[in-house]
Amino acid sequence: MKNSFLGKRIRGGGYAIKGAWLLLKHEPSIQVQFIISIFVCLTGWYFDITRSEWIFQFLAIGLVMAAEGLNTALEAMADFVHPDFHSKIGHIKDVAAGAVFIAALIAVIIAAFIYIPYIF
Ligand SMILES: Nc1ncnc2c1ncn2[C@@H]1O[C@H](COP(=O)(O)OP(=O)(O)OP(=O)(O)O)[C@@H](O)[C@H]1O
Repeated sequence: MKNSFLGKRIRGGGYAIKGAWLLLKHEPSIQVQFIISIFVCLTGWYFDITRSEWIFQFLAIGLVMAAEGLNTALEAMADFVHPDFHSKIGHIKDVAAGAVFIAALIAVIIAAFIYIPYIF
């Protein structure tokens, strides 16, 4: 069972859950986004948003947190392979941060589409 197809998939899932827990426990940017996500969910509950609005909201939350998680992993990898200052490392980190920015911008646009009609 341990090295079977299913056993490996289950073990992989365990590592992934451990990774998500590590992000939540140690990464301030993920912690901030998690708190914002809770606040946004409470807002959705308050305004009683529709099922499709919930789906878009969860997609936006997932997009931002997944991008931030990958950015964190990439930063850690960059610092590990090249701990010293290097313009290429700076470029890699800037591009990864840019991906998070794009995800966050899309999330803000989705939030505006959902909530502006409820507020005004
Ligand atoms: N080793 C390096 N060489 C060149 N530039 C770097 C290097 N490390 C960081 N930088 C520059 O500093 C910026 C911030 O890097 P840093 O690793 O501190 O990321 P951060 O977004 O502040 O992440 P965190 O807050 O999670 O540590 C990078 O986007 C990059 O422009």
